[in-house]
Amino acid sequence: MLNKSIMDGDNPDLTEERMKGAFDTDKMAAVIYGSEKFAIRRREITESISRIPQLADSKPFSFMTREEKISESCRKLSVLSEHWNQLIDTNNEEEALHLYREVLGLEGHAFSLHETMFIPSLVAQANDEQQEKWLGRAKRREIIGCYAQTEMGHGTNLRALETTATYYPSTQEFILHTPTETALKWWPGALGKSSNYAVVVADLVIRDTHYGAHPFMVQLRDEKTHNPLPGITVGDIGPKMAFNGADNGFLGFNQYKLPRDHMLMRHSRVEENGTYTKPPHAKIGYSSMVKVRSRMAMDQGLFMVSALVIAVRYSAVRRQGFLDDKSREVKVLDYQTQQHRLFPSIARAYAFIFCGFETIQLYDQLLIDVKNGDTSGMSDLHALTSGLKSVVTHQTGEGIEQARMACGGHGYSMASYISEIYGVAIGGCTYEGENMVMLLQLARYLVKSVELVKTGKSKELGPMMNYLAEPDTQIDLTSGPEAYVKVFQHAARRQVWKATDKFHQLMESGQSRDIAWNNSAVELTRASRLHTRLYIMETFIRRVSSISDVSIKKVLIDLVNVHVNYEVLDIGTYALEHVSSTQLDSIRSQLYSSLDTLRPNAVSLIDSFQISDMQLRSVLGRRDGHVYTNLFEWAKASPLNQTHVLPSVNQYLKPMMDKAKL
Ligand SMILES: CCCCCCCC/C=C\CCCCCCCCCC(=O)SCCNC(=O)CCNC(=O)[C@H](O)C(C)(C)COP(=O)(O)OP(=O)(O)OC[C@H]1O[C@@H](n2cnc3c(N)ncnc32)[C@H](O)[C@@H]1OP(=O)(O)O
Ligand SMILES: Cc1cc2nc3c(=O)[nH]c(=O)nc-3n(C[C@H](O)[C@H](O)[C@H](O)COP(=O)(O)OP(=O)(O)OC[C@H]3O[C@@H](n4cnc5c(N)ncnc54)[C@H](O)[C@@H]3O)c2cc1C
Repeated sequence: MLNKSIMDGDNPDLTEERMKGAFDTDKMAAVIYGSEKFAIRRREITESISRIPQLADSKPFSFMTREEKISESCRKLSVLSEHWNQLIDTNNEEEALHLYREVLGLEGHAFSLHETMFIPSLVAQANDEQQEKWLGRAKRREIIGCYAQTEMGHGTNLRALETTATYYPSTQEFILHTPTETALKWWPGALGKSSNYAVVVADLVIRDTHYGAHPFMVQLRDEKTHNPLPGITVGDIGPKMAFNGADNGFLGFNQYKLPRDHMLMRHSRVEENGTYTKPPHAKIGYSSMVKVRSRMAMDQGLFMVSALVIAVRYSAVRRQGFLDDKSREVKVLDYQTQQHRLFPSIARAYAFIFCGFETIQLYDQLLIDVKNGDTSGMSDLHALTSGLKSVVTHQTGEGIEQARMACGGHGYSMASYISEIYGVAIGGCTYEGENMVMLLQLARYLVKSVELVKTGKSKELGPMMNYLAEPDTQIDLTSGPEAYVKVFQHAARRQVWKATDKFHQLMESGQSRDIAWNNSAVELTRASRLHTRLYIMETFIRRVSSISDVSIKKVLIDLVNVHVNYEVLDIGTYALEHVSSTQLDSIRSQLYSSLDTLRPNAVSLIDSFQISDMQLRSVLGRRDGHVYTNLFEWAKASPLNQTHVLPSVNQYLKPMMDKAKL
């Protein structure tokens, strides 16, 4: 069987689609998840979870209040704590994340930041002694931690953080203090009610000198009672657009004393007498953010996939209207507009995940290099991940919204669950650095690269930057996907140079550097986007070229074709400098024919992600495809339907109607 999702009793329309798939979905899963070994482990973990009934949702998530969601996830975490070692290799981060996604979904929980930022901060920022003291406890989940950096008044501009950590050599203590209301830590996930420890980022002050943002390990709550310790004000910031299973929190310090060895001292140090040793790279303390950004292409790709699993499966069973055959309505997936809405996003999701694997590996390598004293790769990875997080979060938001609309009215219902996926995913446009700000970080790097070329130092260009020094050449669009890469290179190069020139000209006209930068900022962000989209396209093509299995490679080449045609059309206004409008028309025709080619494999392409019904939490997107029965069952379970007459009817509507009758 090529598509491993085929099951007796499934909706025949979906079974028909699965039979049409021209490749083995297990083999595709191995490509998506980086190895056959991990793809198998994912399935084994999912299977083991299904044998533990206490890990199932006690009722549909969409009918739960916020308090119920938080309580439900804590209940499951306590069940999980009995099974960790039998379910996963606890040293394997990807296995742990898969387990979390399966059991707890995406709405957040008490450990949301523990695994993703608290432990990584200890790994990257704590010295050996400190790791000895805290890392084991954190990994065994004896303590729960979060990452408290953002303040009510400042998130982006870390240099303006107001929380102070002032060192006193006389007592060998830091005093943590929140001097104003705006200095309250605001937003950290799992801070409000769950965490008893936090890595707190505060401005280090020694003898009136401010050394800027540094990380500190801070106990927030009593380990026995879980009550906040004296000097600590902590709580939940209230409901959010989504991600309401998490208790994002606020935190204030009132002259809170912290022993000297609670500053994380792998890279910078404060000696007993107050002597400060600066880190080998000024931004080394930002590593936990780079870590999460390096994961975001993968995680956002998976958010988009979840929405696409729902929309593509639904589109294969939803029949509406007619094409040639007037005896039976067609599957809406047969409409070209539906394919145009969904297939380019499938291509992007694959591309994001392939990029994600690269950046996760780059971060892991950087961590090793930095431990060995080599910080030279930090700028490259910072620039790459800044651009990538911005582009993938934005495009993921677009893709999920298209998936929602592709499901018509049912997409708007919480039965689809797409609105929750959307709400959680687009949080990524903001967290880990607001997108525009991060695009401007990449732009700094691009401008510097152009300056290297201009001053004859092209040899010093970082990875992926050589194209900035190359001359424009004639493009032969019939020469395959590489020709489309050339179009992107032309467009990105032109925009990067144009934005840089503008910036330089404004400075030459007398504007200060900062004002000239601000007056060039829109053009600079455009340059960053084009550069990043070029990287995504190149990575996608490179990954697909490396595949040896013929049937897998064939369908992925079809997907690459959808991608390159769609992307070049999408940047049409930039491409027009290098591609004629007649050529754009021919790219359009190729896009339509590539959608048609991909159509028979659409369901198998999204089934290959092997996202379980439990993880998906969508009534509309379930593997069995029995959409209408499942939808009706779900609606009947609504709390509003547990009684025929609601108390509010008796209390308000009925007396009102009765009065009107008099
Ligand atoms: C996430 C994984 C989840 C997996 C779980 C799966 C289950 C899914 C379920 C739910 C998913 C939801 C998960 C929710 C997780 C939420 C996590 C969110 C956590 C946070 O948001 S933490 C807070 C993040 N905050 C930020 O990102 C702040 C952004 N601001 C900054 O980073 C900085 O202020 C700045 C970079 C914008 C500017 O810094 P500054 O010091 O002022 O520096 P500049 O003057 O601008 O630049 C000087 C120089 O330094 C270079 N530089 C800056 N940063 C770095 C760096 N990190 N590394 C290397 N170099 C750096 C910069 O380029 C300049 O260089 P130049 O002078 O040009 O050469
Ligand atoms: C779901 C979620 C989870 C979060 N989790 C955590 C967490 O665990 N820990 C934590 O510490 N924080 C967390 N945060 C906070 C998050 O990191 C910040 O909100 C984020 O970094 C953006 O900063 P800000 O809110 O200060 O936005 P602002 O910087 O105030 O952005 C507002 C606007 O100003 C613009 N702007 C700001 N500066 C510039 C500039 N220099 N140039 C051009 N435009 C600019 C932005 O582009 C944006 O349009 C979380 C946030 C969310 C939404």
